[in-house]
Amino acid sequence: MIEIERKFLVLSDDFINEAFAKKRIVQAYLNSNPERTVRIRIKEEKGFLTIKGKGNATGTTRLEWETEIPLQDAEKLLTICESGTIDKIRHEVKVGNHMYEVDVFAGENEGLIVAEIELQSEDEIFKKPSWLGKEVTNDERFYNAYLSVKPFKSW
Ligand SMILES: O=P(O)(O)OP(=O)(O)OP(=O)(O)O
Repeated sequence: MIEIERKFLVLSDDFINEAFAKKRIVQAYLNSNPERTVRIRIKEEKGFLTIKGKGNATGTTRLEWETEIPLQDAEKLLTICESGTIDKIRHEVKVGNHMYEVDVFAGENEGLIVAEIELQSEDEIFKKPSWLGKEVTNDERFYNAYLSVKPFKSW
């Protein structure tokens, strides 16, 4: 239920060579209010319903609840979501003992590449690869729910 994550901008596409999995993600929001986002996601051929709360003071810790739902249900629910669909390719990149999820956005958010790392505690140490840029964990503009309303290209 509690997710600890840090988010960074990505400086170059050097991570591509180190990525071992690539998955297309399409998602939209039934509710994009950052206090309680309700997200419908299709990842490859699987559907998910996800509820997230707002980040704590550092933006690192958030309440998150997710369940898999039938693909057809996810497809139907996407039709009643708020406008502003997020379309991205998620690359999984192993660095040391951690997995970075590097999202390369398409569509209205093309040009944006963001890396996320999930941690066990807020002070957990992790390796930072050379392609990792500025930390944006506490910058709500990089929340996907926000990007669905105000996409990167419109900034
Ligand atoms: O895959 P997640 O759960 O990190 O979700 P996201 O939609 O990619 O990211 P966020 O809600 O942190 O913008």
